[in-house]
Amino acid sequence: MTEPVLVLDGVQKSFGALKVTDGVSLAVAPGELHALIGPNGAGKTTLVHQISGMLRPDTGTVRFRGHDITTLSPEKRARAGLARTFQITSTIASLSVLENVALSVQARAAHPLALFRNAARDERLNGPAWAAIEAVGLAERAHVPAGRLSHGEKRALEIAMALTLEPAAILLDEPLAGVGREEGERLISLLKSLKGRYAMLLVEHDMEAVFALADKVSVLVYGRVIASGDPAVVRADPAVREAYLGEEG
Ligand SMILES: Nc1ncnc2c1ncn2[C@@H]1O[C@H](COP(=O)(O)OP(=O)(O)OP(=O)(O)O)[C@@H](O)[C@H]1O
Repeated sequence: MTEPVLVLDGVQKSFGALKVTDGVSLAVAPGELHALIGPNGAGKTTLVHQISGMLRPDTGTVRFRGHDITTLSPEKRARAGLARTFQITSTIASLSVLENVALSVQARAAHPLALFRNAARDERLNGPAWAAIEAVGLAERAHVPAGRLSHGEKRALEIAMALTLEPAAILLDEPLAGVGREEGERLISLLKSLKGRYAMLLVEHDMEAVFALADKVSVLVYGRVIASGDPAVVRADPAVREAYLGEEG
């Protein structure tokens, strides 16, 4: 059996008296797209923060590629190949798509700061940057300033920046939020194209997207995983329907 790339075991976090994640255990296999769904306030973002290192669990462990990373900083986790889009990777609006991605290649490679200004002209950075830009379908927009991209293109750029980490796993926190239908479909196709190559943990409210994409779905309600497994089985689970999917109609 293939070892999971990411394993949470009994991850718990309280804010005051409120147990926001209450002993969460789950595993993400290499190349698997694992969706984490649940009602507003269920603790999804708090859980993602604990995986990315922005928050430390009160108890429980986070293991990545066989190592306990529970106390590692977000930067060390990113360098170890655990990428997170949207909150950590911030784009610079005045720089082009290529320059932004080249800078994230540079940050990973930890080249001397002197190269900063010419990041997009440095071949060592340029090659991997183009590969990431092509992988997300932004090649024709490579020289457009990031600030002029549409919402969906910005999300694709952030995914390109995550890919420069050569990640084993990518955490995606609501990539479709605020994105229109057509662009949403393009992002769904992009995520589909990455399936199998990267383990992905996807937090998403768009159920159509979740069930189109996920290999596995876990449902978080009041900080606890109430169901986890095959999407069709989870979708049919009466407890899930009552706690969550029922409210979608
Ligand atoms: N730093 C904090 N201090 C106190 N309470 C917090 C903090 N962060 C989150 N919470 C509370 O924890 C609960 C879970 O929040 P969280 O954002 O993790 O849920 P979520 O499932 O991501 O919700 P949504 O789907 O609306 O984004 C909420 O009641 C929230 O108010």
